[in-house]
Amino acid sequence: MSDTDIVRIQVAGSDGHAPYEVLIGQQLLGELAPLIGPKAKRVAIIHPEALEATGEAIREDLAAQGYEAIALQVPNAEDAKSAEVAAYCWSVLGQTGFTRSDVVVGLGGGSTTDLAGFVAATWLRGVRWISVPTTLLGMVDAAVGGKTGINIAEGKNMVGAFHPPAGVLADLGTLETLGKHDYVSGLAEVIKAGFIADPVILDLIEADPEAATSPAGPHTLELIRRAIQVKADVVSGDLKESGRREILNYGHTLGHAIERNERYKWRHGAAISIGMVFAAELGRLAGRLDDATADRHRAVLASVGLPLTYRADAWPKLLDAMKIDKKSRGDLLRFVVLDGLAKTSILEGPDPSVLVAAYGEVSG
Ligand SMILES: NC(=O)c1ccc[n+]([C@@H]2O[C@H](COP(=O)([O-])OP(=O)(O)OC[C@H]3O[C@@H](n4cnc5c(N)ncnc54)[C@H](O)[C@@H]3O)[C@@H](O)[C@H]2O)c1
Ligand SMILES: O=C(O)C(=O)C[C@@H](O)[C@H](O)[C@H](O)COP(=O)(O)O
Ligand SMILES: [Zn+2]
Repeated sequence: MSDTDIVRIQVAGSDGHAPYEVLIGQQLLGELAPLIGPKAKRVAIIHPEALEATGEAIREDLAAQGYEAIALQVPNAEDAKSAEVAAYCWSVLGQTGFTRSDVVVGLGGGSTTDLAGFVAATWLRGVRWISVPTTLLGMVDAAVGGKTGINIAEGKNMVGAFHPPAGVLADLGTLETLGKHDYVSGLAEVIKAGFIADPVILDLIEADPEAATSPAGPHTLELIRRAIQVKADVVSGDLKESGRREILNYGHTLGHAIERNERYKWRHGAAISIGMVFAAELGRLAGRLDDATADRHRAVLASVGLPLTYRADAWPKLLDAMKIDKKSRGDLLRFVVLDGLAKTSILEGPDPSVLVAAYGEVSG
């Protein structure tokens, strides 16, 4: 791939939402204005503290093209996904005179794009927004699919909306400043895509796990492209998670409970890594998943430096948190499990002893 090549992945429209494209490449800033379009007068670029310079550069570029552009800085990471920060953004939009033809740009990792998408979904009951992910996790997962939202003390992403972006610009150059810990966190969602739908992803990582932990690795583009394709295929058929989309939640039932227990100070990918080990053990104990595939979870996640275990004494709190997971129905706990590699299914209401036994494998 040369610096000017752009890979384009289509996401189908549904439920009255237009189709859109995910662009993967280098130096994609020039693609932003065409996506914003001529009808917008104002653009708000919502970005985290860590990307102040990039946010300002984009603001200047859009201002030079005639837009009334503002850079709206929010806290780093999960601290941005709060009702208070959303309310701050609404105030700024109000003071700026933001109308229904104006556009929000979410620049940053998944925390920022989840917040920016939620602000766009709720402002005037929904304005156009564009996602510009700058983390591996944002590119392969959060920026695509239109799930937007914020956290509350009671649970992760508990308040939100399905509001797809008008486009996604995944500029690989932005990954160069991302810390190793954050890059590796994103690999958890890449590995998830491997287990639920595209095992070639697992083969590529297992061939050289160390290389996979850096954006300079030989398979970076292919890993990103494959993971986005998995996500795009799934959300194209089920935007509002009435069926197949649930597979993207593999590892998230326990993972989100861990994030809540850590008061959202952990990186999402680290929690989801442990959640996938748990889901694999559930599948194995339910007699659905073979030993080799269950063991492969630990091997591949550990090979890139992701965590596999969590505190034994946390179980009662985690169980409580899982009860209000979005996949629960009434008192019924529901988990995405594997019946084999890339064969997902739902395990409903597992016996409490099976849950405890699976957690025993995670808590050592
Ligand atoms: N909406 C979805 O479908 C979806 C999917 C997966 C995850 N998520 C959400 O995504 C969030 C996690 O996102 P994340 O892993 O991208 O982390 P993040 O957004 O919290 O970012 C991690 C850190 O990296 C910084 N950062 C971002 N880009 C940078 C760059 N290019 N250089 C240097 N620093 C940079 C951020 O400021 C932050 O401090 C979670 O809240 C999770 O729930 C949403
Ligand atoms: O897009 C989806 O659907 C997912 O489940 C992707 C997950 O990786 C992501 O973390 C998502 O935000 C979780 O959604 P939630 O509905 O469980 O909050
Ligand atoms: Zn996730």
